[in-house]
Amino acid sequence: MSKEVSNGVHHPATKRPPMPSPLRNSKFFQANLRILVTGGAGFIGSHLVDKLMENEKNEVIVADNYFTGSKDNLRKWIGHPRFELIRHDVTQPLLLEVDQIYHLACPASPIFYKHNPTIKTNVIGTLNMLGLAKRVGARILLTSTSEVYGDPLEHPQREEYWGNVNPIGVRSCYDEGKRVAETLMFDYHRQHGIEIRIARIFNTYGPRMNIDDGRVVSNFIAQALRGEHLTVQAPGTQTRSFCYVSDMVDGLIRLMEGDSTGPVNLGNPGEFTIMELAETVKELINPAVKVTVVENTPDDPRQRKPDISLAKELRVGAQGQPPQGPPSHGGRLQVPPRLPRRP
Ligand SMILES: O=c1ccn([C@@H]2O[C@H](COP(=O)(O)OP(=O)(O)O[C@H]3OC[C@@H](O)[C@H](O)[C@H]3O)[C@@H](O)[C@H]2O)c(=O)[nH]1
Repeated sequence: MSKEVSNGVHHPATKRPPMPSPLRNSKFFQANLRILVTGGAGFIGSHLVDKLMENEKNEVIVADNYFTGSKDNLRKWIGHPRFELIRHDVTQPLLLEVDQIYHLACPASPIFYKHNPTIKTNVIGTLNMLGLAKRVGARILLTSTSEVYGDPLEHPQREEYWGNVNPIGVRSCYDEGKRVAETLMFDYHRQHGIEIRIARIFNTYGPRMNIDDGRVVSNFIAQALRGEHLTVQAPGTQTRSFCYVSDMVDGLIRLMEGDSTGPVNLGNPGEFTIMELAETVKELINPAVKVTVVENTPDDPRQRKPDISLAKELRVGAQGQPPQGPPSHGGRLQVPPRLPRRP
């Protein structure tokens, strides 16, 4: 049976993992690892593709429907012999031969998923990718989210916490969708022996966020650059923790390569109020702009900060040694707990 560890809790698989295609071991078949990245044209996905493509033993296939992602994010790889790009919506089955699947596809910005609810993407998309993993014996990693904790009653959030989620709220297509996706992953693991990995991603920022993405870091920066008011949604005392995208990508790859199924929190434990973030962006970019408190929706989580002890222990987070290649940012998954201030 599978030797994977699930957060110290036993989730025995009833079957051995499906066998990869015998062609993989054929002497005429190249030994490259073939990796599918769903949502690979998006913000985190495209950075993940960049990192995977650095390894000459990897072949990368991206499937994306470009609802929030963009071909532009992958421009440098188009035409590369180890790279393939497919316009595909994961709510439809996908037939490929791959060894690993990074399943990221899902709009992650609240304004996008409230406009076009993501429950089908999360449920049917994950089911389709699990079907693919089962057929070809691939290992599959799901990017779940800190939103599975809802408006948390425990702080910081540990993986053992089951969350406080409104099943009929405007965010439920995303948070409940990801919760069902996690359920499907564990059902396929226990029933079919699929090798699964689950990352719970906390707020992440960095280059290639859409300028009109609606998420707070890109919003404030764009507003400050345009000389507009920084719109702090009420009350402004709600907190978030922000992780730089390259650190997130390192964590995802280490989790995929390791032995733990997860779920594992990936993020930066440094915590800000949104008002503090606005003041910092204002000070760094445009001290002349005003900070205005605007209306908010009732289900906006009031506090969020990951407990990353498990990531550290499993060496997918801070202080861990990467399984391959040199660590970026000194091997730490964290960035400093406060954004740098002007001298
Ligand atoms: O212009 C803005 C945008 C957002 N905000 C506030 O900033 C906080 C963060 O909002 P974001 O939209 O960036 O992100 P959220 O934390 O609400 O959701 C995110 O959670 C983690 C990921 O899985 C997803 O990227 C996303 O769902 C919220 O409290 C929101 O009300 C503002 O005050 N002003």
